[in-house]
Amino acid sequence: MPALTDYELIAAGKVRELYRVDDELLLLVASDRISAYDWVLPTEIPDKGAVLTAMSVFWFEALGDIVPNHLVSDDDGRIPAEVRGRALLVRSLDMIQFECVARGYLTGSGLIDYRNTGAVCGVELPAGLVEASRLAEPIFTPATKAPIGQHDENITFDRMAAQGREEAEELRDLTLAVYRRGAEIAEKAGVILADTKLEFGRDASGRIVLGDEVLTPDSSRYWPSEGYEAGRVQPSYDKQYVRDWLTSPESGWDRKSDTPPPPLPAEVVAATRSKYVEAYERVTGKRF
Ligand SMILES: CCOC(=O)Cn1cc(-c2ncnc(N)c2C#N)cn1
Repeated sequence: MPALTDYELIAAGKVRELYRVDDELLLLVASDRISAYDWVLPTEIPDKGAVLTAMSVFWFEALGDIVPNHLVSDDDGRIPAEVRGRALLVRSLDMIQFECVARGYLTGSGLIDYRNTGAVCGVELPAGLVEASRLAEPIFTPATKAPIGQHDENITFDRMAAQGREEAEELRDLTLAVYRRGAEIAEKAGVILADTKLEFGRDASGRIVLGDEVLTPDSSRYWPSEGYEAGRVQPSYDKQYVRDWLTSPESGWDRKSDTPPPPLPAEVVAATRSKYVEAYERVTGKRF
């Protein structure tokens, strides 16, 4: 059984790492780290990596008729024991350097763009929309990847198409189809999938393949359906306990300061772990 140190680290995000296994295979590892307010918190959430990995496995399978994916195995001898359960053996792809985002609701950077221009990524929207408004139709709002620590830059479809219209159209159609399927399955589970960010690549035969993680609470906004109401910031299905505690007097943390957030209390950790497990069990219908 190999150790993680046998593999070369080729990419690292706030809560995930990517290693090279051989010239065809990579290892995508999800940690138990959690980020909030653009900080990686000092306290881990037990099983977060495993739950989100299991969610990606579920979604890859549920989306198999829409788009091929890079998953090779979630249970293979080449996956080191220390990350087993929170790592995926995936096919190495030639990644397409665009963040493919679909939005069914207006929030975050989309809402900011809408308030400034009446549009998101050049997609004109009707007047009078507010925080968390549901859009009549989901929209494709691509972005360019930003360097670590910066936010992605929303771009128009035409700007993306300048690098190849056919590819941009295929990525748009696939992204919207994945989002619609995800939102439909999530809705049946009492979860609103407000938006999601996908990454695609091309395999050796030139086929477009879905990479990265897919439809997880880290790559998507999950809101509880219960209590949904446009006009205010919706609670995050998975991160709200963390956000509330960090912004409460109890934490002693000032979000506007440049000081790192304090460790989380055990009860916030436990409640947050439960929300990840609950989201998995409701969406997949399987026990974690
Ligand atoms: C820290 C994690 O970083 C990323 O997931 C972004 N990223 C993905 C790749 C990638 N590259 C080739 N083949 C793939 N299958 C993948 C995937 N997934 C590179 N960076």
